[in-house]
Amino acid sequence: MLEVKNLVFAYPGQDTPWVFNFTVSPGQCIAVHGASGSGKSTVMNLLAGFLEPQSGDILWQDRSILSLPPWQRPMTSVFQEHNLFEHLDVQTNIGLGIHPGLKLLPDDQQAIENGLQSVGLGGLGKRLPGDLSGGQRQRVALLRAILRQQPVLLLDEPLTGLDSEARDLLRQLLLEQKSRGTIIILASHDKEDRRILADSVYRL
Ligand SMILES: Nc1ncnc2c1ncn2[C@@H]1O[C@H](COP(=O)(O)OP(=O)(O)OP(=O)(O)O)[C@@H](O)[C@H]1O
Repeated sequence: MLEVKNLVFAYPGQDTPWVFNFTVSPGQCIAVHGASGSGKSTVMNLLAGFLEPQSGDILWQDRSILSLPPWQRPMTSVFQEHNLFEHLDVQTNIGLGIHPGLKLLPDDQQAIENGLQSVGLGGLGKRLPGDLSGGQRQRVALLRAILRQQPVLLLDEPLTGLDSEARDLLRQLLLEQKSRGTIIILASHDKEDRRILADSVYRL
């Protein structure tokens, strides 16, 4: 279980801090919902460890993860800027998500190829990110995050800008992740994303 407990945060100069509180169980998706500027990306960044709260706690399986750096937290994030390595091809970009040292086992390579097929990018593993469309890059970033198999996925507008076919494929993939027990924290302006994926809504 992931618990966000009285997590207090304000940017420098901000008068009223946010106080975030919510709990998510394995296999559940919580949609963080609110107007533009309400703090959705901020809470994601706090969870990921890119921002430090003033007080409060984040518990994973009853233990605080607040002192852990981002790479040691049980989560993977996909934010709007996709952070693909431009000089590495698609399959290597994804492989780095699975094993940072890139010692890919045959099973991993198969998982990458299957994953690319499942998001409609079969056969594009050797392309450089610069030779993909924006939506294709987005799918690569999301697939890389999913294949890391961390217990928690932090998704900030993950499907925005994709065509309806790609959206359907990725929603399906995210539903499969949920059924395997992955927790999803989802910030999306899209009602359909929330209706299909979310079990609860956390309003900001
Ligand atoms: N580094 C920063 N320093 C100061 N204020 C910031 C900083 N980053 C964000 N803010 C402010 O904090 C508020 C919340 O920003 P945040 O990006 O979390 O909103 P959001 O709900 O994700 O918005 P959107 O839906 O537009 O992406 C905004 O008013 C924003 O201007």
